Amino acid sequence: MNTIEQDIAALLTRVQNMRPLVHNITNVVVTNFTANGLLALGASPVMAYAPEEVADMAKIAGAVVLNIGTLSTPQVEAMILAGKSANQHGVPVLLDPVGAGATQFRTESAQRILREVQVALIRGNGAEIANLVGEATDIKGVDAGESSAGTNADIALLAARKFNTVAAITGKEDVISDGARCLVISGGDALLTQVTGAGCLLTSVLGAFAAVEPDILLAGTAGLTYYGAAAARAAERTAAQGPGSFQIALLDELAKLYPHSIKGYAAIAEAGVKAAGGDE
Ligand SMILES: Nc1ncnc2c1ncn2[C@@H]1O[C@H](COP(=O)(O)OP(=O)(O)OP(=O)(O)O)[C@@H](O)[C@H]1O
Ligand SMILES: Cc1ncsc1CCO
Ligand SMILES: [Mg+2]
Repeated sequence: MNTIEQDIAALLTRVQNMRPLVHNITNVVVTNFTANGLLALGASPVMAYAPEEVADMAKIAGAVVLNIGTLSTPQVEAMILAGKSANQHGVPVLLDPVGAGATQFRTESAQRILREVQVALIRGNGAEIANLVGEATDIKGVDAGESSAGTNADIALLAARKFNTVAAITGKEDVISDGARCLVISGGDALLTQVTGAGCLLTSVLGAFAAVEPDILLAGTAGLTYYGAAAARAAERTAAQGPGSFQIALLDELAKLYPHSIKGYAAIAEAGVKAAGGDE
């Protein structure tokens, strides 16, 4: 194994040993799947939404995950309360800007969270992140169309710089950037697009890794790589049967992950990116 593979292997072990508490304020579609996926990975999920308690829950969590999939104004207010509390207590905050670009309310809510909360990592599909940085891309509902890893690498770099965060864009290949470097992760399977919330669960999985590692680019890379490997392994077992079996197999494979699970199932490479932003 090369160095980055050793580094991410250590993080998987840390998640499994430390069982970090991940506080999710997420959407009604994916709540149960997200909790089960975090449990399978070895993390400890909690969903807490009430404005009366979100600040208290955020401060005892290892990470806070904000997901705007079925947002309302009161819920966005609760997300900001949780996010600010997390910021004050050194707890990393992750944002999944579900459907940003599809409606003005979603775009503006995601941008408001990014203004009022220091977000450690944002993860979305290509259209969501492009819309947030003002590179309008077609989006229908909450699913993106296909876009290339090359383009996504440039947009991730731009998003990371604009929002002073780590930005991950997922799709056939995933890219992740801290505004300086950009990595491309291959793995996963197209069946992931047939399971609603595969992206939402992934953002919470990234939260579990961010809870155990302050280098968020490394934590994010670890989460993307192990999730991609679990999905590829699940697809290998269940592809002929369809999305229902695959969803269950994904939970099983998340529970079976060990440091070498990525071998032959997921890979990490450095991306060549354009000098977007003009400060290099
Ligand atoms: N064509 C594909 N082939 C392989 N893996 C894919 C493909 N499309 C997406 N994925 C994987 O699916 C997972 C979710 O990414 P995706 O970009 O579909 O999220 P999303 O659009 O936010 O999903 P959702 O809104 O359903 O939660 C990631 O692990 C990604 O790598
Ligand atoms: C289908 C759907 N609608 C709002 S959130 C969600 C889950 C996938 O993001
Ligand atoms: Mg999504």
